[in-house]
Amino acid sequence: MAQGTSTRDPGTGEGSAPPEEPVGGAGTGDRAADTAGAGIFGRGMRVLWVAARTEPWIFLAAVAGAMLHAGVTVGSASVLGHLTDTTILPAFARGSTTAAALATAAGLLLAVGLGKAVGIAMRRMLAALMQFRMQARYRRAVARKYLELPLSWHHRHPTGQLLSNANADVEAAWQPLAPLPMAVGSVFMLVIAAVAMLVTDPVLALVAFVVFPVLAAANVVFQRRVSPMASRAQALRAEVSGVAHESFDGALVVKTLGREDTETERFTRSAHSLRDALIQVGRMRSMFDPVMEALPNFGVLAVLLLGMWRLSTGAIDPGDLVQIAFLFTLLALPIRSFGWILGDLPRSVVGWDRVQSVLGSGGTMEHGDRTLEDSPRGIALSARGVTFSYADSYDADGGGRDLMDDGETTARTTVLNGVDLDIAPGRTVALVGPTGSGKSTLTTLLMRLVDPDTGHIRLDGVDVRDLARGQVSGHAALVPQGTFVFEDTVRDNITLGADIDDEQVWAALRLARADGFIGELDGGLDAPLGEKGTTLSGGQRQRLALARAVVRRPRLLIMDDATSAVDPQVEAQILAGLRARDDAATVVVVAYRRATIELADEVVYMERGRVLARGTHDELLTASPGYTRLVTAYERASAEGEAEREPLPEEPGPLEPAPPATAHGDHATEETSR
Ligand SMILES: Nc1ncnc2c1ncn2[C@@H]1O[C@H](COP(=O)(O)OP(=O)(O)OP(=O)(O)O)[C@@H](O)[C@H]1O
Repeated sequence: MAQGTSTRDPGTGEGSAPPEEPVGGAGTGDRAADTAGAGIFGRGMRVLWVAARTEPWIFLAAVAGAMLHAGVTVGSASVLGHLTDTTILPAFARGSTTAAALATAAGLLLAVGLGKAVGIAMRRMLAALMQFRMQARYRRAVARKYLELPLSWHHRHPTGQLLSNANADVEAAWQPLAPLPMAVGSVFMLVIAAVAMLVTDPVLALVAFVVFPVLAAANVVFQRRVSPMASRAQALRAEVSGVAHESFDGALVVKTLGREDTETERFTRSAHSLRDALIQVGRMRSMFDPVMEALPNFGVLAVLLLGMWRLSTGAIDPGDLVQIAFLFTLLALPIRSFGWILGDLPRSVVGWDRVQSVLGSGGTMEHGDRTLEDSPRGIALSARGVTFSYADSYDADGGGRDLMDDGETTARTTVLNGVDLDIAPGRTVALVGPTGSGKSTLTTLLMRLVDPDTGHIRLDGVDVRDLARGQVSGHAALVPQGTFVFEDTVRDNITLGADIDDEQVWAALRLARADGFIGELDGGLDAPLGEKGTTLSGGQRQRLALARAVVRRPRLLIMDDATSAVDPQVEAQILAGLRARDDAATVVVVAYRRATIELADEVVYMERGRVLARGTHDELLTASPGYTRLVTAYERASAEGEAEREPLPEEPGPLEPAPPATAHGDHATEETSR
């Protein structure tokens, strides 16, 4: 979405922020230790509590369904016991029964069945509703936060991690919500079942008090053992898709450099690790499941053996025995729901922490309330004493820790060092400098994608930090180095959903010299463009991106090497067209071709994050040896037909001596030049 950020207001996300509550009060620094420690249960419960508080009615209704099911289940055992005594045994004794007795039995069983069905349906549907609503709410919140966070934050977080925060982590955080109402209902069921058993026969009830705690303990042991294995499998799943994504994305590099076998091997290694981890989980489960199935049956056996003795002594009747034995078989499954929740809790807490580390990330840009004039003339642009540095930290492992926000000292590399710049409305200025001199960085500051460490950027005299949200993107547009094309039609790629009529779209395409090839596409503006615009050439994609920017009639247009793949003559026509408009925008163009540079009213020459000189192209040729060297090299490269700029001069070692303080002197004297 790099492209989109230049034209879309990032602040227009839907809905309101979810109630984000720090869980466990643990700072991000001790999160890992905390997650591994015994506090997991408490922290997990607090995560679930957030869900219960966010969706209280759905949660209560789901629990009500679970309790209905629990009550009816225990009741069904009593019904069975009652029918044994009143219908079944008398029928065996007499050899026949009455229609009325059968109808009563059928009616009772039907009522019990219906009650259970309603309880299960309520519990399951509402649990799923709650789980998916929470997932959607947090996905939206994470996605909105991504758009609010400044580019500097995105620089430190890989795309794969952002995807996993919005998908896998959100899902993991709310996974235990599915069995939660059942577990709450199970507690209720256990209590009333215990009471029912105690009332029926305290001696047989003793068997339950031995068997069910053993069942619960076995569950906990199993979940403790399988949980790290499942987490590992989850991490390996992410790794497999990461490797696959990289190989497919870099298919061209892989194929052209003959790396197919190596890549296949890399993928195979990951896939095998995932297979082994999943088999390990399966093996564990295959040992545990029979135990969990068998334990209640041993309980039933014990009840029957003990029950026969109790029957023979006349302490209970057959109905009591049937009731207790039946309860045993019914309780086994609900008890397992505790195990499911316990098993999901560690992943849930980790997922929640990672989601919270995004939602709690600092550095969200503050906006003022000033607005820019809705004038057709270009914007007056100024930069004063602008310095900017990139943080050296990179959260590559997706651990969710935000070093900058932890208050840790993070090393930074300064790339802009006291930049001063003034551009009058409607002027076209070429930004020229060796690779790595900070040109692209400066363009991101002019668009307020990041804020300077010190100094000010002003548009029409207003500090960009004082402007209301959406003002910069509403009046200025950046066409970045990398062109992004959405998998959509030509029209939607240009309007990006804004209300812009076809006439304006064609006018923008004409200005970007893209009307010719778009007109030839089958469907014209309705023609679908493949993923990342693979159906277009590089130069065509760049012209489409330019049309997307100019269709909004920005008062400031910044082109960062945006026409590098366009034929020089077409590029010259585009720039001439932009300057010829009645409402000529202010244009800043990062330029690498002499032809482009010569079209500009003025050239700003940068080296090592500083503006070293400015003036017309001819003035700089005499005033700045560095500029002359660079432009001569560009010229030589283009004469030799080299498309790449790699062999061109890099940043020089020591700064070249400042040019004389003439009309095109260094930045300290540039004000006198204006
Ligand atoms: N996201 C980033 N994180 C850290 N350092 C960065 C980042 N982006 C750029 N840099 C560094 O900042 C310096 C300036 O980069 P920038 O892209 O602004 O230069 P440039 O003049 O536009 O170069 P080019 O002509 O090659 O596009 C370079 O040394 C680069 O390594």
